Amino acid sequence: TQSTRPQRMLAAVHNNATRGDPRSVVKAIDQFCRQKEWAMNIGDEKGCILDSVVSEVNPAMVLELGTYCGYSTVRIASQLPPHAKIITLEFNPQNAAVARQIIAWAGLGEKIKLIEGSSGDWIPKLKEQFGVDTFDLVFLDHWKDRYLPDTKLMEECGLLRKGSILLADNVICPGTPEYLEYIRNSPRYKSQYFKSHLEYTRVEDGLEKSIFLG
Ligand SMILES: O=C(NCCCCc1cc2ccncc2s1)c1cc(-c2ccc(F)cc2)cc(O)c1O
Ligand SMILES: [Mg+2]
Repeated sequence: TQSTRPQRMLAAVHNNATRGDPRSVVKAIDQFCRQKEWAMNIGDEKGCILDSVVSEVNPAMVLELGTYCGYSTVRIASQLPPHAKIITLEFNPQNAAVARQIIAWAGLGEKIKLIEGSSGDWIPKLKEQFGVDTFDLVFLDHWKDRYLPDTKLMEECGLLRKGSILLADNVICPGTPEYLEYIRNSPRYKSQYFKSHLEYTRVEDGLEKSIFLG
């Protein structure tokens, strides 16, 4: 039967990356996406901005909405301090299965909790199910029309504290106009736009970093 693009990406990781070496996993995926098949990972250019935000925040608790194949999950987890954790939500079971194997190959399974399901269902359950208090960093990279409702949901569920950072991918392409309008005009957030490009292309895209003021 025909393989899927995530399965071909996983094969590229197995063939070209060193087990237990997250940086080689990231490099193998970027090479696959540049030389073989485009895929919707955050990519190397926006990935460097993600890296700088993670190292600045030095988070103990991270939430990622939209795992896909685990590329950004590996980038984030490889920079977390000891005992820090990332919870990542993925809607598509096939993608989640590939992400689990890419995360395992990178040797980061201990730091990462991958949940299969939708953000709308799971955000209200994170405190009771996983003993989460608040998140220091949230990376939004799932359905673009869910960024705003899920941000409001996280506020309502008490998952954000004064100083929590939201980092949103694709605010230009595919675009998240309602989210940008809200977050840039809300007195409860301080926002900053990081101009970049859509992964592996010259198309403009960028990341929006927002601090929750409480
Ligand atoms: O859709 C994108 N990403 C979300 C996939 C939706 C997966 C979900 C995860 C999850 C977890 C929990 N609850 C609900 C959901 S839904 C996406 C698309 C492009 C793109 C850009 C230009 C193109 F021409 C074609 C695609 C680029 C990107 O960087 C993306 O992130
Ligand atoms: Mg994205």
